[in-house]
Parts: sequence; C-alpha cells; structure tokens
Amino acid sequence: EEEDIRIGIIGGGIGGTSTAYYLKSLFGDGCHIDLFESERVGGRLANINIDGYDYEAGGSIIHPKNKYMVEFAEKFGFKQSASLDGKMALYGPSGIILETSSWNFVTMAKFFWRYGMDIWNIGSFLKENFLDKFGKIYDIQEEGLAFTTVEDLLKSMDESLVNYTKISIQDLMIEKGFSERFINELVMGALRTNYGQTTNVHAFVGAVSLAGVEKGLWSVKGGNYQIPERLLKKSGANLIKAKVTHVILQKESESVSYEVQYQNAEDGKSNSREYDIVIVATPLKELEDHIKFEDFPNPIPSSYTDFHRTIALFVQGTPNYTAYGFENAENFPQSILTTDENIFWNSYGQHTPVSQKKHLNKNSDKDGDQEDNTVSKIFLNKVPTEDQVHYLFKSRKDLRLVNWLAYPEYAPKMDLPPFVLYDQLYYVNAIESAASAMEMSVIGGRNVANLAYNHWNNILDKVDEFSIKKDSKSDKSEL
Ligand SMILES: CC(C)=CCC/C(C)=C/CC/C(C)=C/CSC[C@H](N)C(=O)O
Repeated sequence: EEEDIRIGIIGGGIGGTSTAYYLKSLFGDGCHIDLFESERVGGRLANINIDGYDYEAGGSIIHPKNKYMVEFAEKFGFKQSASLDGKMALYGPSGIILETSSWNFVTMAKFFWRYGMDIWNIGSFLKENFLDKFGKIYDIQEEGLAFTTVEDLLKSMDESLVNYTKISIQDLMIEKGFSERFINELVMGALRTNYGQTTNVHAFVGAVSLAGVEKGLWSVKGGNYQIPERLLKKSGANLIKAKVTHVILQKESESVSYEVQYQNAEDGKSNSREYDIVIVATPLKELEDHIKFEDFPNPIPSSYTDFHRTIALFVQGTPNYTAYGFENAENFPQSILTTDENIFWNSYGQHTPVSQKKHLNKNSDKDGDQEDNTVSKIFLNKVPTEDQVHYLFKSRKDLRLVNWLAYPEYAPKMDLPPFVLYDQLYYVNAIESAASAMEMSVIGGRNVANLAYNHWNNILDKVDEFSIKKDSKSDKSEL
C-alpha cells in the first residue's frame, strides 16, 4: 500500500489555509497535512472587541471581482457586509481638498471640476490595463498551471503586468496621460490608506490599491477570519498549535525530505515531525527571529524585501473634528484619506461592528458632537505619541493599537522572491511582492498547491508553461 504524502504548512492565515484546501482537492485522501500556527487561525484577519462589539482589526477588504473570495464566501454560506458608502474627504497639507456629497451628481461634479476627464478615465484605465488581464489567472489556475516565480505568474496573465513591477504607478499614470494633481491627491490618498505608502510604489500594487477604492467593496459579515477557519476545516488538515523553530533538510541520494522541529504554544514542549513537502505561508521576515533553515547547501534568505510597519489606532471616543479640517460633527465624513507624507496619520475611518450594517452612533449632542461611543480607526506609519492622540481625539473611552509588519515596502524593480525555496520547499508569500491582499494570498496559495502537485507527479508541462496543453494528465477532485 502506498504511504500518504506528508505535507507541513507553516502559517495559518488565508495563504496557508487556502494552500491546504487546494492541496487536499489535488492530492485527495493520499495526503496528510499538518498546519503549524501558534496564534489564532486567520490571525491577521481577527476582530478586535471594543465595548462588547467586534471590529475588523486589519484593513482587509474584498473587491466584487475577487473570484476566490467571493466563491469561498458563497460556498461557506457567509453573508457579505458592504463597506459603507458614506461621505469621504481628501485632506492635504492645507486642509480639506474635497468632500463628497450625499448627492451623487454633486460629488461627480466636484470631482470633475477638480480632476477633469481623469475622473472618468480612471475606470477604463484600470479595467483595460489591469483588471481584465489580471482576471485570466483564474482560468490558468483552474487548468492546473503553476509558476516557480512571481514574474512568470504575472507574465501568464499578460506580459505588461510584469513590466508594472518595474515602473512606479506615478510614472505609468503620467505616461497614460493622467494629471499630476490627480496622481498626487487621489492615487496617493488610496495608497496611503491601503498600503501606508506613496505613488513611488510599483504600478502593479498601485493598480491593486486603486481597485481597493472602487465601489462595491465588501467584507465577510461577522469577520473575514471565518474564511481561513472554514478553509482549514474543509481541507481536513491537522492544526498544530506551535511555533516552528527548525526546518532541516534531509537529503538521501536523490530524495529530499524535511524534519520540522517545533515548540508547542501551550506547554512549550519541543517536538519534531518528518515531511515530504514543506510550505512556508508566512512572510519569511516574520519568521526570521525564531526559525532556522538547516543543512541547505545555500542559505535560505531571512527575507527578500523590507516590510512596512502599519499601526491601526482604534479609539472609542469623540474625534477632534478641527484636526481633520471640520468645525464640528455636522458633515464630518465616514472616511478621510490624506495626500501628503508629512501628515502623521494616513487615513481616518469611522467603524461599524462586523455584524452590524449601521453605525452605532449617529446621534449628536447639543454642541453637534457625536456621542463618545463612536469607534474610529486611524492608520499611521508610526506609533502615535500621547500628544498626537490628544490632537486627533477630544475625548476617549477606549484606545487600542494594532501594530504589525503589514506588507512589503514596495518599489519599482524590487526583488520578487521565488515560490520555490528548495526542492519540495515552497513559499506562498512570494506573491505579496506583487501586492498584498486576501485575494492575492489565495492566488499564491493555489499556485503553490498546483506547483507542489505538478512537481510531485512529474507533470512538468504544467510548470512555467504559458499555454494550456489539452492532453496533460491531471486528476483533480473538488472538495
Ligand atoms: C478584480 C480582479 C480580478 C483583480 C484585482 C486585483 C485585486 C487583488 C484587487 C483587490 C483590491 C483590494 C480589495 C485591495 C485592498 S488593498 C489591500 C488591503 N490593505 C488589504 O490588506 O486587503
């Protein structure tokens, strides 16, 4: 009888759990998967509880055309909670640049007055140059094709998308005829909110960031973390609550396997297991302090790119409206995007609990102040000082900081890490160098699952090939 293929996955986020899910659908019952996660599964997508209500802690949102996330939500019976299409304002060094109105035609007129035809052209620019090309990845992955590098994965969608990683979004948009004002204000505002960075990022992530301010964005009602939880369950993988400390290469003549040593999260005891395939599904940067790759002929880099630190500051209390360019609560918008690097906060958002559609508090007192129960989320690049918090909020009942190395520091021509670190050792988070978003993690996860399956079964005409060959053997089974 054939023995099960043993697979170890390091990381229980959306990347790791979706890899487990796709591996199970490819290998079927012939594989045993262990998934190592010392914290909660879907950790980065976890909620934060303030005053008895859960709020989304990260900035993760889903685009209506993100096929995988939409399908998962449908399959698992989750409802979508639409992001509030409330009022939005742009804030620059001299104060408010523009505010939207509750009348759509007034908003459009204001945008048109300030940005001219750019405001119409941005939709078709995104669709024709990016989204339509990007959408090809879904058929490619369905056919079982897989790529060893991020460059080739992007090239499979369209050659131009590889070039987008080599030019800044600013330069690409100037080339396409957009005005500096539009780029410096709207494109910059979106980037500071979504990635805490500027229009000097490469154009691929710049385009994803623009898609991240389109209409119709949503998140999972009750919290996005539920998707990784369900993916893990559906995959049948065994969850090991532990921190991996060593991945040791064991090479015997032609065959490769790995010893994974780990420390249990609960009792601190050390243990080890053997695997045929190991998949790293956490940024290497995050593992660098506690994981060692041993006995490899060449060292495995501790990271390929620098990571950007983002701070989400949650405050339950009354915003200091004047700090954001408003006199009082009246007309105060639900979201404010900033357009300048010298502004110490990146964006402001008024938040609703993950299970509720409406704002908890829209009541104003006699001075026009909103009640203290309002929960606001401010994104910053640095932990704010007490003075800065006082400047942003008149009063507060609660304050929380979520501080994490959120995504790579993006730049044109940055290193794009490989999906293959060594034989049978894969790296899902390589995809983040193109862009970090939940849908991107699933694409990275499915690529690595296809890659591991094709390598294991010697289906090499489905690796780094750009066209689909009809007679390739494939024996996938849907979960
Ligand atoms: C619409 C298609 C087929 C592809 C677009 C590419 C893509 C991955 C869009 C996602 C847009 C989005 C929701 C971006 C959010 S920005 C990242 C955010 N900070 C996060 O962590 O999710």
